[in-house]
Amino acid sequence: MKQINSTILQVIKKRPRNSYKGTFGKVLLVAGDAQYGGAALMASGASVYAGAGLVTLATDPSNFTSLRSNFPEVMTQKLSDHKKILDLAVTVDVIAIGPGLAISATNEVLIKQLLQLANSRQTIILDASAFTLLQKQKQVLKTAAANLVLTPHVVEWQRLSDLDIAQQTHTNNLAILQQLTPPQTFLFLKGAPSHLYDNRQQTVVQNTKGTPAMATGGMGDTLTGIIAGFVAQFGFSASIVASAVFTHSYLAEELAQDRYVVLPSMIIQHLPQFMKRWEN
Ligand SMILES: NC(=O)C1=CN([C@@H]2O[C@H](COP(=O)(O)OP(=O)(O)OC[C@H]3O[C@@H](n4cnc5c(N)ncnc54)[C@H](O)[C@@H]3O)[C@@H](O)[C@H]2O)[C@@H](O)CC1
Ligand SMILES: Nc1ncnc2c1ncn2[C@@H]1O[C@H](COP(=O)(O)OP(=O)(O)O)[C@@H](O)[C@H]1O
Ligand SMILES: [Mg+2]
Repeated sequence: MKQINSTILQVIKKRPRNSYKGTFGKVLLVAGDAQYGGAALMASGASVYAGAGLVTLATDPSNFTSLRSNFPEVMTQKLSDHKKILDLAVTVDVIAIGPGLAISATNEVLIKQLLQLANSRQTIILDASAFTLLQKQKQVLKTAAANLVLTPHVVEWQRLSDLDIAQQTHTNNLAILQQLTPPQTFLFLKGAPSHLYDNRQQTVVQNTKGTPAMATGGMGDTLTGIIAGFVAQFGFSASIVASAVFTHSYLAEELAQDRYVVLPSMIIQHLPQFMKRWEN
């Protein structure tokens, strides 16, 4: 099987001298209830540190203060104000939905509205609770005009695909992906190792990087923010999504050389240095 390697990092471009925040894209994250505010902070913080120009987090207001003290670059929106979220959604390049979201009827409505609203120039990243929120309304995925990136772990993929973990072969995964989603969809199925599936091409590549030092809650939430940051500034393609997932696990491997565990917050802090090293 083909493997992702460091040549993929060529998508990390030197910033043009005459650029400004608008050059590097706008991200809206819909994440975090009162219990899982950390997931929302890690996802939005990772997005800023990966280089997104402007990031807004729609979250439970109980997360606002900690967000501002950890990541003051991130703007906020109340999760309960659907009208404001939908108004903002039409203006951004990337919408990421799911980390730390509560499973509720209102969030089911919101995710459906966002999937129906987004156009073909936009990308929607679905992670974590998004898969449970879609379980009863999977058909909204297939008709989405936006580019899609799905980042479930095996249990979340089971919820969406109805495939037991033992049934999650590459052939089955590609078949279900084709059945459930539009062609412009990538599935990054997280595990050890993780695999990136391309629905249009019906192909799969393996991510060889990653380490058990990454097995800490919030590691996937952080990945969601990195993918959002990469797509916002570099665009949507197989190489760009692959370079985001490779950056996440390659950086973790580097940090694990002299650390027993690598925390999501360490990855976030080291992203700017890592990307500077690989820019071209
Ligand atoms: N600090 C925070 O606020 C955190 C919030 N989180 C949020 O918590 C919510 C629930 O996410 P969870 O993933 O914990 O819960 P889920 O209930 O969705 O799935 C957890 C189950 O899947 C299993 N699992 C996960 N990866 C697996 C793998 N590779 N192989 C086998 N089994 C695997 C776990 O052991 C567990 O039984 C999400 O919204 C998530 O974003 C978590 O990301 C943890 C950190
Ligand atoms: N043993 C491991 N080897 C390689 N990668 C791992 C390992 N354990 C965890 N990871 C990585 O950490 C991330 C975990 O994501 P996820 O389960 O969504 O975490 P969370 O929901 O807590 O944020 C994935 O990118 C996964 O590949
Ligand atoms: Mg997760």
